[in-house]
Amino acid sequence: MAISDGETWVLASHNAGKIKELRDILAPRGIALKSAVELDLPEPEETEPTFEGNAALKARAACEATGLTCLADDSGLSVDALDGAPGIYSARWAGEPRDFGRAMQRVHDELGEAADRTARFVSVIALARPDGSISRYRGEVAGTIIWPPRGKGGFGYDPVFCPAGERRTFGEMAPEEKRQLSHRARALAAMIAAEFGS
Ligand SMILES: O=P(O)(O)OP(=O)(O)OP(=O)(O)OC[C@H]1O[C@@H](n2cnc3c(O)ncnc32)[C@H](O)[C@@H]1O
Ligand SMILES: [Mg+2]
Repeated sequence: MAISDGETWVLASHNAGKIKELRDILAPRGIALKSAVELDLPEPEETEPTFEGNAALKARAACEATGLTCLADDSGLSVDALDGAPGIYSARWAGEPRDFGRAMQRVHDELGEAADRTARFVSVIALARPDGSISRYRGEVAGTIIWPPRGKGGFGYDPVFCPAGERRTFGEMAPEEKRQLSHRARALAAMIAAEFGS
């Protein structure tokens, strides 16, 4: 069921993979997303120490710039044996320009011979409204880190993350399969349930 026909929100993200995943989930609910890339919005510096803080910072900055309802996602890979790293630094581990081959290699190198390969992806979705209110929703998916990377689908760390109960990495799954399991889909489901009651 459409939650809102023809409503357009701004998606405060410059990550093409995220933008596609969020659009694929929200389009059938009647929400169209205009991305920060299309609107030529600046990419704010992510200065907060938590996913919640950075998601709110990105959503608020876009809301102040546009006066529209804005959605942001702050997400990352949290590896248990690395005390949760790279966590909020997941994008920064890829360097500039971003190279996730390098970021995945760093996860592998830092894990070394560690017996515990468990990890989780975390997504916090923030929704900032023009009246100044803000809501945040968290989604997580548990899994394990594998090596070498497998699959060309998805983005970021997907080729080294195997969700619990699956033999394939997110990189080996079709978009609709990742969408059944992902942290981002779970955060959005929480948002839809709270905001629209369905
Ligand atoms: O801040 P925006 O503009 O939205 O884009 P970003 O890529 O910088 O996004 P984040 O600051 O939230 O950093 C999250 C990083 O974590 C990784 N990540 C998040 N979700 C992922 C997913 O579903 N699959 C693989 N990697 C993911 C990916 O490398 C992202 O760049
Ligand atoms: Mg970012």
